Amino acid sequence: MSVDASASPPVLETRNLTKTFRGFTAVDGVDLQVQEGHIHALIGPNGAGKTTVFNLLTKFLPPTRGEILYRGKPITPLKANQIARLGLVRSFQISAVFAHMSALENVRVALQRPLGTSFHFWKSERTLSPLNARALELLEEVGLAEYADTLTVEMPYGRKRALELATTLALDPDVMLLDEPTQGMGAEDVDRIVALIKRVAKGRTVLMVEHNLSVVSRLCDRITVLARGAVLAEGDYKSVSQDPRVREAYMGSEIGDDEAPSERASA
Ligand SMILES: Nc1ncnc2c1ncn2[C@@H]1O[C@H](COP(=O)(O)OP(=O)(O)OP(=O)(O)O)[C@@H](O)[C@H]1O
Repeated sequence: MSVDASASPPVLETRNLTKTFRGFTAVDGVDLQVQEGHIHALIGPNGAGKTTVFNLLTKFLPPTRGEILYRGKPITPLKANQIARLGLVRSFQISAVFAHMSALENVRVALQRPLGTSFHFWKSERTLSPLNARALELLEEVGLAEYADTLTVEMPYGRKRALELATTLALDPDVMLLDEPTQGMGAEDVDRIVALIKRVAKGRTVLMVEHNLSVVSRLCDRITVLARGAVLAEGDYKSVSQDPRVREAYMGSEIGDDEAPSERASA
């Protein structure tokens, strides 16, 4: 039986999403629709509200007003672990504690991350070893097999970010929420992460906050541009980067420059 894709609701949707901090409106009535299978970027100049929207979607912050829907169902009151159980998973930076574990151990911990209420961190090696095979598979998926036994703290920065993707994939997400996956990377690492996101996004939906417009132009099907907490424009890279309002908001940066962004992106 064929399914009419246009009839299905967006995978992730916000309606009038609003967040105020002591009277200051950081996110102002945002209506966002993320379609199934898309890599969708949230971009905007500094202070536009990207991180706040991301934190609202991932349940790190409660909204002041508005609704969040997952596959048409309201998830506004749910907690982070509850939405993770539904398949909506945020990537996590490897914390200081986890930095002193090997790459394999990190993925193994992720594989038994708390999706329910009981979570026993200190499990015996015997209990954990069946997870090794799956953990290694995930490391292979992100190109880190050779780092399996390396302490995370000793891994190069770009590889650490790839490890974060592996720990996210461990939860078998339907929708991956990525917070600036290429932040602070050199060109070589950026290229590797772009290829990696492309690969792991197959059969999934990705929403990412990203500053690097070249990354956005190479990866994303749809882009939402935020400015001063509100949606300024939405569309594919070509249309948003040519939008005069976006160019004005980005004045002095890649999009705002006179040079065509597509030329810049491929440079
Ligand atoms: N906890 C908070 N309390 C008060 N104001 C906040 C808080 N978090 C964010 N803001 C303000 O809300 C606005 C949006 O911030 P946000 O970090 O979401 O923007 P952003 O688009 O992610 O910016 P950047 O690209 O610089 O990270 C900013 O003016 C910021 O100062």
